[in-house]
This record gives sequence, C-alpha cells and structure tokens, in this order.
Amino acid sequence: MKVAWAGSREAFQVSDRMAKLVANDPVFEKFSKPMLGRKELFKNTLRKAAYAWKLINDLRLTEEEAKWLRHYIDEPNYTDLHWEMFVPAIEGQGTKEQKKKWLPLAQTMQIIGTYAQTELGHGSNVQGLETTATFDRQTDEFVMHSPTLTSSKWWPGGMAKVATHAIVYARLIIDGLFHGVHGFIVQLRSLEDHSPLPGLTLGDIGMKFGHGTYNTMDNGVLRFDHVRIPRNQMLMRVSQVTKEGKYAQSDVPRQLLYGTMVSVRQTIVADASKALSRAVCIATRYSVVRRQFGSRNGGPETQVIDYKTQQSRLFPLLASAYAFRFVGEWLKSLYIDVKQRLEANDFSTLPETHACTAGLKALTTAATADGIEECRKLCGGHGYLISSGLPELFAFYVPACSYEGENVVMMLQVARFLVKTVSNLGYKQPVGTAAYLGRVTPLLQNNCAVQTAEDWLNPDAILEAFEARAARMVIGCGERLAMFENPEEGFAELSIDLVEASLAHCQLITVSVFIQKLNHEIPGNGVKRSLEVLCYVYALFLLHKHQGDFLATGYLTPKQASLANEQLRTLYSKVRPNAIAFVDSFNHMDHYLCSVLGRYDGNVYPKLYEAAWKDPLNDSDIVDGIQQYVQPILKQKLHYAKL
Ligand SMILES: CC/C=C\C/C=C\C/C=C\C/C=C\C/C=C\C/C=C\C=C\C(=O)SCCNC(=O)CCNC(=O)[C@H](O)C(C)(C)COP(=O)(O)OP(=O)(O)OC[C@H]1O[C@@H](n2cnc3c(N)ncnc32)[C@H](O)[C@@H]1OP(=O)(O)O
Ligand SMILES: Cc1cc2nc3c(=O)[nH]c(=O)nc-3n(C[C@H](O)[C@H](O)[C@H](O)COP(=O)(O)OP(=O)(O)OC[C@H]3O[C@@H](n4cnc5c(N)ncnc54)[C@H](O)[C@@H]3O)c2cc1C
Repeated sequence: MKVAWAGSREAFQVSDRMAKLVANDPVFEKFSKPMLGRKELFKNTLRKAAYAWKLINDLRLTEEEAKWLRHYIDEPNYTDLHWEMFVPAIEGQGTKEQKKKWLPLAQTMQIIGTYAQTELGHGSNVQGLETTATFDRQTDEFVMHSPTLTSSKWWPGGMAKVATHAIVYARLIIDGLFHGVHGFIVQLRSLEDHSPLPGLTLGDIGMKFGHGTYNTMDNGVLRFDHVRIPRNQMLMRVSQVTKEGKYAQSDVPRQLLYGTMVSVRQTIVADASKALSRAVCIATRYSVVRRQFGSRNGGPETQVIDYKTQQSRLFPLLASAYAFRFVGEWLKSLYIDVKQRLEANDFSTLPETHACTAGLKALTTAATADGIEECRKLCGGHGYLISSGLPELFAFYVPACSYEGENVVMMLQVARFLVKTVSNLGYKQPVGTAAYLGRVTPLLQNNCAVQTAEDWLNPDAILEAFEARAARMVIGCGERLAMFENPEEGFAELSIDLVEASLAHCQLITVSVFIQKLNHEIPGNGVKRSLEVLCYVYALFLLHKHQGDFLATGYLTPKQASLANEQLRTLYSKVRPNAIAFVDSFNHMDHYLCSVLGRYDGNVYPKLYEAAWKDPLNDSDIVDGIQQYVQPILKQKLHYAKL
C-alpha cells in the first residue's frame, strides 16, 4: 500500500530517504517553533533554508529529492516562491534569450526571485492591476510605477526581506495606450549588501493567522517610484515591444501569461493529499488509543474509533486523502503533457487543463481545510493543543483556499469552460474530462437501475450516477442561461448554480480517476481490494452528502439514495480493521507529523504529559506578573460590591 500511495517503488524510496534525512538532522527540529517570537522564527527559517541548500549541493540531490527535502522540512519560506513561481514564470513566459540569461542565475540561486502579482486593491481580478510599466523610447526602458496606494504589491512571499528579484505584473503602456497586463523581471535589492534599490519601498505585511507556520514567510509590500528597467526585462514570449516602441503579439495565446498559475495550482492539488493524510493519520491513530464509555465489569472502555459516528466522520476523510493523492497524480501527468505541448506551440489542451487545475485546486483545498478541522474535533479537547499538531497544520493550510485563485473564483472559471462546452455541443464533440457531456441524451433520459444496497458496489453504477448528476446540472444551467439576452448578466445571475454544477463536474473527475486507478495500476490483490473499499466510501460519501443534487435532478429515487447510505455504513465496518494500516501507508514519520496524538508507537498520554512541561510557563512555579498583578488582588480583601 505504501507503494500504491507513493505511485511507484522508486517514488516511495526517494520520499522515504528524504523524510529520514530531515527527521534525523537536529537542524530541522521544529517542536519548539510555536514558542518563538516572529524575528527568531524568521531567522530560524533562514538558517534551515540555507542549510537545506547546502545539503542539496553537498549531496548532489536531484530536483525530485530536493522537492521532498523542502517538503519534509515543513516550513514555508522564500525558496517556495523562487522554485515554484519565479523560475517557472521565466521558463513559461521568457524568450530563448531571456531563459538563457536568467535561468542559470536563478537555478544556482545567485539571484532569488518572487512572484509579485497581487496588489492591495486587486488579487482575483488580474486585469484590474494598477501598477504601470510605461515604455520610454528615449532610453529603451520601462518605467515601473505605483500610482495609487491600492496599486502597492501586497502578499508576494519572500519579497519583504529576502528576494533580490521579482516577476512583477503591471499594465503595459506605450504612447499612452494600454496593452494589457504583462510580466517584468525587476531587481529589488543590491546583490552586494541586500539593501532595497533606489525608488523602491519594501516591507513585511504583518503577522498572519496561526503562529509558527506561515509567519516563517516574509510576505511583502512593494511600491515603485518611477523605477527604470531595461526593455529586455519584459517577459516577451507572448508579446514583444521593439526598441521603436512597437507592440506585437506572437501566435502564442495571451492566456499563457497565466501559465505559472496553472503550474502551481497543479502542485497545490498534488499537495492537498499530503496535508489531509497528515491530519487523518493523527486522528486515526489517536482514535484507536482514546477510549470513552462502554466499560463492562471493570474492563477497558470502548476505543472511540469503534463508534459508528466517529467512523462516519473519519473514514470519508481517509478515503478523500487517497482520492486526492490519485487525482493529484493524474493531474500532474495531464500538466506534463500540456507543458510539452505548449513548448511545441500546441495550445489545444490548455483550456481543459486550466479548468481542471482551477476546479480541482478549489475542490481539494476546500475539502482538505475542512477535513483538518474535522480531524481536530475528532481528537476532542486534546486536538486543540498545539502539541496535537493539528492547529498549526490548519493555520498553515487554510490560506490555500484563497491563494493561487480564490476557490469560488476558480469554480466560476470551470463554469465558463462547461458553459462554452455545452454551447458548442452541436458542432464540437467534447473530449477528455468533458467527454460525458457528449452523451447527454442517455444521461438525461436514463435513470438509476440500483435495486439493492449491494448494487452500489459497482463502478459503472457509481460513474453513471456522477455523470448524470453533473450533466443534468450543467445542461440545466446552460438552458437557463440561454433565456438571458445578455450572457454576462445571465452568468452573474446564475453564478450560485454554476458553482454547484462545477463542483459536481470536479467530483466526477475525482471519482472517475479513483476508479481508473483501480482498473489499471494497483499491484497486489489485497491492496487492490482494500482500495476498492476506500473508493466506494469516497463515492458513496459524496453521493450521500450531495444527495439533494442527485434527487433534484431526478436521477435517483429517495429509496436508491437511502440504499447508498446503507451500503456506506456497511463499508465503514470493512475499513475499520485496516484503518491503522491505511494511515501507516502514508509513511509519515513522527518528525513530520509533529504530533503527540499521532505518534507511531501510540504512547500518547505519557508524551502529552511530558510535552506540557516543556511550556515556558512551567519553567518556574511563580512566573513573572504574579507578584505584581495577582498578589495585590489576593491581599486587598475587597468585596466587588464595594468597588
Ligand atoms: C509547509 C510548506 C513547506 C514546503 C513547501 C515545499 C514545496 C512547495 C511546493 C509547492 C508550493 C505549492 C504551493 C504554494 C504555496 C504557497 C502559496 C504561495 C504563493 C501564492 C502565490 C499566489 O497566490 S500568486 C497570485 C495568484 N493569483 C491568482 O490566482 C489570481 C486569480 N485570477 C485569475 O487567475 C484570473 O484573473 C481569472 C482567471 C480569475 C480571470 O481572468 P481575466 O483576465 O479576467 O480573464 P477571463 O476573461 O476570465 O479569461 C480570459 C480567458 O483566459 C482563460 N484563462 C484564465 N486563466 C487562465 C489560465 N491560468 N490558463 C489558461 N487560460 C486561462 C479563461 O478561461 C478565458 O478563456 P476564454 O476561452 O473563455 O476566453
Ligand atoms: C498566504 C498567502 C500567500 C500569497 N502569496 C502570494 C504571492 O506570492 N504572490 C502574489 O502575487 N499573491 C499572493 N497571494 C495573494 C493571493 O493570490 C490572493 O489573495 C488571491 O488570489 C485572492 O485574491 P483576493 O485577495 O483579491 O480575493 P478577493 O477576490 O478580494 O476575494 C474576496 C471575496 O470576493 C469573492 N469574489 C471575488 N471575485 C468574485 C467574482 N468574480 N465572483 C464572485 N465572487 C467573487 C471571493 O470569492 C471572496 O469571497 C497570497 C495570499 C495568501 C493568503
């Protein structure tokens, strides 16, 4: 199962080696992080990042190994933006010459980059960005300027204190004419003494949610006061500006300017299963250790994992972790394919890839963020302790619902893709993830054939149910949209339904990828049978949760919906004996989990007790402030009524 989770034996070995490397090195200790102040926390992260870079070079780690190493170090920092956004932006949007000049500098970290798109006033609406890049023909330069307070760049990671360079997105202006938003490579700091270059105001935007997690990152603010950069620092694969000030667009579609976001959204989907599996691992192990009620004749109480209600909250999350792992793997291969096509100037699959990355990013991050919080509740009161590992994980994870495309905004992008697909149905056969929309007639006419709970243990029945629900919701939206004279007005009016239809479409993708995975790639019958159980749990849990959609679209009868729920309860009993094996298969080490409740050895209570004594408040019996503020109250002998 560890191999099935990792994707291959080689993938398992690489990640396992890196997990052990990090866990066994005292530099990467992280248990004391929540006790550090901001400055110490930040410096500590800089130290770890520098040490990691040294390891990567000394041990000659491959790109894959280096990614895993950074993952297990488990502290967001400037290198994430450098590797995940700055470098890919140059790769995807730079010309050959630009790549030749900038990539070697970035790949050896002689320069450190960030991605400066969002502004104080605009994040989702990229076309609304206000920063200007005005071409000056006399000097062959762009003048970068922040004309308003709301045009201040706001959020870019690593920008406040570390990055030497940034890809800055700004409105291109030539001779007073606006030519849309483009990316520019801008140097921010001196490579000699790290001071901000003249004309730039740079700072940190302040503390963020949680304590020890995202505050290791220096998210920054940046303002330009007429800062000049050479013309050849505009990323020019999509559009070019000549030294005469002529603006030209190549055959490459403008959407490629958004290409870096497609790449990172894909990574975010692949990473969702890491965060969810981590929370599920903690909650499952603890649910086996924790006992409440049910003791008879002085015997042990019941393990809380044996309560059906605990199972009904925990096991769907376990199944979701596996579903997200497989859909992440699938999306990665879709992305690798589109990347190769884009390099060869084939842009045909970009719209579908954009819809998949946007929608699955929204689906997986929302479910993971909610799932982590559910795991905290599944651990009762102890889940609220930092030493459970869950509060910090939650604080680290929740911004994923906002960054790289706010989730609702992303679902609306999926909706645009679906509406377009439906309106083209007469003359363009949909392919890939939208292929089912080409079979609307049977999907709209046929109803579910399930008659017994057992009948739900059938991938075809499940797939058809999810296809019919998505098709009926999408087509329904399409029909209502057609009644509006102004399509944009209609889209806005129906946006709530469109977001729900997009979710149905994305859930269909996750369910069908899980089913495909079972059909083709699982080594070992035992592993395959166990994963089948999780696949059914995932699908029937979604069906139960969204049964309103399945019933309202008329595909299911109430009886069939209740048979699905009956089968789901039976499936929980099949998951129970393997629950620990399922979470051990994630291969999460204690160092990575950083959780007393989720320890591999299950030795929870002594370690919980021990961890409490490490709190700085327990350094002495009488702490600072007691004599000054508590003792006087005790000694005054005043009755509150007399105050
Ligand atoms: C603990 C951690 C430890 C270690 C980590 C270790 C390793 C790290 C590993 C991974 C890192 C992973 C995650 C990162 C971690 C943290 C986050 C850090 C950084 C975060 C960065 C950011 O957030 S950067 C800013 C991101 N901003 C956004 O996402 C903005 C969202 N808005 C948009 O995308 C667009 O503006 C819009 C799509 C909403 C609308 O665009 P608009 O210009 O108005 O265009 P439309 O008219 O709607 O569309 C025009 C057509 O273009 C199509 N389109 C839109 N977007 C794309 C696209 N991306 N690709 C292709 N096509 C696109 C659209 O569909 C339209 O097409 P038509 O055919 O209909 O014309
Ligand atoms: C931790 C973190 C790190 C980040 N790092 C970076 C970075 O490195 N570089 C960078 O450039 N940016 C970064 N960002 C910024 C991030 O990309 C934006 O915050 C994100 O894209 C959301 O945009 P917004 O803040 O403008 O949200 P808004 O769009 O203002 O969202 C507010 C609300 O409005 C709703 N809404 C907006 N538009 C619509 C619409 N058309 N229809 C319906 N509802 C709508 C949203 O659903 C949401 O509920 C980071 C953000 C965070 C939290």
